[in-house]
Amino acid sequence: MPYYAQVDNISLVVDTKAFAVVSIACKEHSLQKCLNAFLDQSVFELIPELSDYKKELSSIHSNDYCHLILETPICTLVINANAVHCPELNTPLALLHLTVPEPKTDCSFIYLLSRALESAHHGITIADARLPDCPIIYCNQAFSRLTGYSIPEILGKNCRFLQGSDTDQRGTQLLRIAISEAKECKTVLRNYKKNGEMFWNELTISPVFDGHGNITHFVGIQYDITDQMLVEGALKESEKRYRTLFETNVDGIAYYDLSGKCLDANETYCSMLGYSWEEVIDMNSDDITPPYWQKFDQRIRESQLDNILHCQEYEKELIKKNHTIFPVNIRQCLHLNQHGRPIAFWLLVRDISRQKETMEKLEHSRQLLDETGKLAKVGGWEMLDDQTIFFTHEAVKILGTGSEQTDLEEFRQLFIHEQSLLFRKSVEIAYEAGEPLDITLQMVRNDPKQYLRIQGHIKVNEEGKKALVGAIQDITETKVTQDKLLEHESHLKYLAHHDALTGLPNRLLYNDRAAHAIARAEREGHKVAVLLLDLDRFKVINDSLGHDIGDRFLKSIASRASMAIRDSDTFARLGGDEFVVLLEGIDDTQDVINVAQKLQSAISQPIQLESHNLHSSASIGIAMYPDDGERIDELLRCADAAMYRVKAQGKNSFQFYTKEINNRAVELLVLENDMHKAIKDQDFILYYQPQISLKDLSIVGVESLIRWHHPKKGMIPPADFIPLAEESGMIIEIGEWVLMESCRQAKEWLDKGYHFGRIAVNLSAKQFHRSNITQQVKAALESHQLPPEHLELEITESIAIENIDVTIETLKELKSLGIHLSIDDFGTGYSSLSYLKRFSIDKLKIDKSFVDDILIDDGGAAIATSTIALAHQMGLKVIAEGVETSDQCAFLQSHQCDEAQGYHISRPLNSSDTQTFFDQYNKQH
Ligand SMILES: Nc1nc2c(ncn2[C@@H]2O[C@@H]3COP(=O)(O)O[C@H]4[C@@H](O)[C@H](n5cnc6c(=O)[nH]c(N)nc65)O[C@@H]4COP(=O)(O)O[C@H]3[C@H]2O)c(=O)[nH]1
Repeated sequence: MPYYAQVDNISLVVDTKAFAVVSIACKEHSLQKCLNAFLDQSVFELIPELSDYKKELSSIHSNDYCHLILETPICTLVINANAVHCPELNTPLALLHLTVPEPKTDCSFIYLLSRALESAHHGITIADARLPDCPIIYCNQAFSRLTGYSIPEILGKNCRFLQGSDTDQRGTQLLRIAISEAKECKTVLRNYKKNGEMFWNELTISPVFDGHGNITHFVGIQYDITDQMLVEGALKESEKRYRTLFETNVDGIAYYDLSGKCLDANETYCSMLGYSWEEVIDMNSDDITPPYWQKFDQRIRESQLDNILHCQEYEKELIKKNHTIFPVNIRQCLHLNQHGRPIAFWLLVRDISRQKETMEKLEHSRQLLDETGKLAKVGGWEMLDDQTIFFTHEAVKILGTGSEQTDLEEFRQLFIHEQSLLFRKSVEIAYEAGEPLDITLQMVRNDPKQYLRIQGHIKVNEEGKKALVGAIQDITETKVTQDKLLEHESHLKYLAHHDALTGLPNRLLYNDRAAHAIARAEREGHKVAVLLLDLDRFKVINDSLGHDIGDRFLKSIASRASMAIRDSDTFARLGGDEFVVLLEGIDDTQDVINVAQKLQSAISQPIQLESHNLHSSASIGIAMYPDDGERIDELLRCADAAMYRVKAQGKNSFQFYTKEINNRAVELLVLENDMHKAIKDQDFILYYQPQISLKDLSIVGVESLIRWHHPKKGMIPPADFIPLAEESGMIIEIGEWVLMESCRQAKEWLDKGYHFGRIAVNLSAKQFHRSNITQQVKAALESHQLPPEHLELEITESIAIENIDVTIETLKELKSLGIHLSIDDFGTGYSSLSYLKRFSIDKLKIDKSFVDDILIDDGGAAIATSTIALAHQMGLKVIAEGVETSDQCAFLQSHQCDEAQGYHISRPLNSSDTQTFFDQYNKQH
């Protein structure tokens, strides 16, 4: 197909609806013919490059002008198009005038220029200054790409079409002036692409003049510098930001070169040193560094440079302009150039004078706290929210853990298990209820035991977090002392409330318990029983075998009796051999009887102490609350009266308090009064019981036995008033009278010619030990002129054994008077042979209880016979008392008992009857 481009200056009229070539006009007639062959063909078949301009071509109206430069593979085609009207065809037509400016060849300069323009990255436009509004008549592809518009959209327009409402008026003004003055101008404008996107357009326009100097065109070179603008903007922003940071930083910032010269510094740095910026600049770092820090400074710099350490932090001192030295914290960073080579140092300098001062004060306070803590042995601790615990030095020392930090669980392990649980609970309470913590804990290690007092309270810090803060104190010493004191106190309390010998409650504790028991019984409607217990033969055991045995005996009795009662009952020792049992919650008297029987059975069991087989029994008096009394003392008194009744009735029994007993007690009281009167009124008389020799049956003596001839009650036997007289001390007076009267009577009988041997007088314990008995005896003998060999004093075994050394002395003195001495009731005590030997006695009197038994059991006979043998071995005589039968008399006779006394021979007789007895007996024998 012949190519249109081979011809020049061709005009094509194109139907803009169908784009069919309507007519072709060509200057060269030779060509016209052949070109006519293309009539009615599509213009795009002839010039394919025109396809891009299809829209523009179809919209060309009259007076519209369109200028196109099309690059074809063969040539550059310049097309000027305008609208024409053809009335015959009645269709819009476009007149396309095609020219080929220059044949397209490789070496064509125009071609090269056009190639350069098209391959340029800058947008290039040419505007025709001769046409109105200076339309763009050329733009390259780069401009099309830059703006997003197609070339046909661009051509014919003024460059203003890229502007927006916010395009800088100053820039456009510059442009307008340059255009009006036909000058070159370079500016940057805010332009908009076809899609509305803004871009920064760096625009350079240059005017083109014709040969007459008239301006014909403007060439515009445009470049999108948006990215560059953004980077620059960001850079500026960053610079500004950092500058602000630099200028307004609270820390000093300085920039030093590698030689130590200051290149820049901020306001803070300058004022920190007291210099102006101008003074600081060019100053060397050594100028503001004390000499003793300069080497250090040097080393830091060198090590940073050698090792390319980007940043280093250290503390040093600086000198102010006013020469004061102050501490600073410095963060020194290397500034590297783009090749990574150090070129300077950045210094971030902070004045830490205050901080140091605070730290020093804190350290001082801490040291003070440590010192006082050490003195007071008080450590500090703090537990944070996460249960981490911190300790002071002293606390670490106290705990002995060696660590200043631990956690709650680990800390708890230091204490014994139950207490560690208690501690955790206390911590929880402190956190939850805000209650202060104060607890004493014993540490796990036991040797020696260690006790800590841990106190703490909740503290809330500025962030609202809770911490438990407090003190740890080693209170081992205090605790041990306290424990000892408590122990001591409780021991004292125990001693004050318990009997030292038996460990039983004493009277004080008994009174306390009795008061409680009475109060409880009153509330609950029960009864209380008070059992007063007296050991029947304790005195004898104690006196004869000594206090040691006596004490051991009491202990044994106490432990046995304790076992006979319930734990809830009280068994107390009131003193001596007197005990009391308090039974609570009693509803039935039978229960009390059961207890009394159990007690008696327990006590009556023989007790083996060393070689002694000891027997005892108890006399028990019982009083009941509320029947017999409502007060403690009242009840005890009643029990005591009942107990005396038991004693009076033969011991080893129990007795409930009754009205009659009370009457009896009253009676005894009256009796005691009467006794005083009886001495004055001479209501006492003596009876005499004869004693005979079992060898020749001759009378060898009489025993004086007192009787009370009461004006109202008649004859009262000694058993009814002697114990009372002993108790009240009146026995001394009575005994003195008996001694005198006996001597008087004896002398009278002697004077009357009666050979009765000796008159035997009973001495009571009090009379023997508490009065000057030797003087009394001497006085009685002398006052009645009785030869001493006619007087015999009977002292019981228990009297003799009591205070044995004194007894021996007293007996010696008495003996030296020339009188006879005998031991009464022999066998009932526990006299040891060695004692007997030391006593200056003449005779032993076998007690009636043994005489009673001599024919009944072997034991009684054995005691009697061995007493006789023993006495004879020691050169003593033996008399048996209470001999009631001839068989007893015969037995004693056959066992060489020296003398006898008893109803079998004679009952005690008054003075005149005694005389009659002498007369009759002497006649019979
Ligand atoms: N069942 C029975 N009894 C017999 C028999 N033979 C003598 N007796 C009683 O046994 C007691 C013997 O006196 P005792 O052992 O010294 O025991 C005396 C003595 O310890 C004391 N006593 C009597 N008179 C005095 C006195 O003047 N001074 C002192 N301190 N005590 C005296 O009173 C105790 C009792 O004296 P008594 O009632 O006079 O009782 C007397 C006497 O009456 C007998 O065969 N069968």
